[in-house]
Amino acid sequence: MADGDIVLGANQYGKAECRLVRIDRETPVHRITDLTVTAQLRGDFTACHTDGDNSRVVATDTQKNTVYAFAREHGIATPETFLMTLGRHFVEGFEWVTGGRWEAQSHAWDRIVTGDGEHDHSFVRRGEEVRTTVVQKDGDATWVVSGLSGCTVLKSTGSEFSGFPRDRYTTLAETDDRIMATSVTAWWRYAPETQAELEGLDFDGLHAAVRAALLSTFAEVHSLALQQTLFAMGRRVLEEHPEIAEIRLSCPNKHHFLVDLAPFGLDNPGEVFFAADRPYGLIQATITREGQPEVPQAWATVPAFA
Ligand SMILES: O=c1[nH]c(=O)c2[nH]c(=O)[nH]c2[nH]1
Repeated sequence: MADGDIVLGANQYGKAECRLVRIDRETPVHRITDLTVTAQLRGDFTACHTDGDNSRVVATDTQKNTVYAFAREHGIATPETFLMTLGRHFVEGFEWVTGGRWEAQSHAWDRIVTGDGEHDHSFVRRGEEVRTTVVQKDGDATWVVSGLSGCTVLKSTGSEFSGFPRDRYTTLAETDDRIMATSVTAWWRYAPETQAELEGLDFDGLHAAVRAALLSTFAEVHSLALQQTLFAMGRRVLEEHPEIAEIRLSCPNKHHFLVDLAPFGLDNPGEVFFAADRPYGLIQATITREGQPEVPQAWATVPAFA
């Protein structure tokens, strides 16, 4: 090789951001591990870069499959031990792989607290939620619409989906046990329409109570469809709070697909999931009181169904 020749420098390759959810379900008290894993290999991959010779290229698809299979085979005691187990597999398994880089982001979930205490299989994601409010005035009228967004919840059992019509484009299997997860956006309109009356409301207390009602209902309802859960959540808020006139809910169905581990000789009894980010189902509804007039001015500019 002569000075000045063009050569390959440092390189690494792999599969980025494998969305992995593992549910430990040996007992009715489930444990959730939610990771975004990136796996990359280092070693001698020159022939691929220079000549397209893939004989040493452990496919990124294989690396991804290994992530999901290892979650089943070895469990995930901690992200650190999980990644080291993965790394050792590649370095010891392929002699030209000299090293690599494995990264995991761990997404924290707390158990939903209901009237009965911490729930066994319903969780709320820590730290992404925002409390929202829009006040609008027109002459003597005042409207307050408040809400929350980014409230991500998941139940690892207690959710089914079946009985839907089948046509030639339907491939979805019926299920009597799936993960149900959503990121709740809620907006509710306070009933009073004068500033004096509205100022008498305990907005902090009401917000906390509405949030608790939404989460408890999500946890406690055995769901036959996200639509049913969403309506039950809104109904409970209106039942408990006469000072709230109506509520709008927007809930993406954050699909968790059971990974088929059969090609690797592994079963997967509801433990290892691919958490897809898009496309997602989008379920939206207004829950209101019979006979109550609509108040479009209160909702103008509120991104309720955006
Ligand atoms: O709860 C659900 N509602 C649906 O309308 C739907 N559609 C779908 O494919 N999965 C689901 N789940």
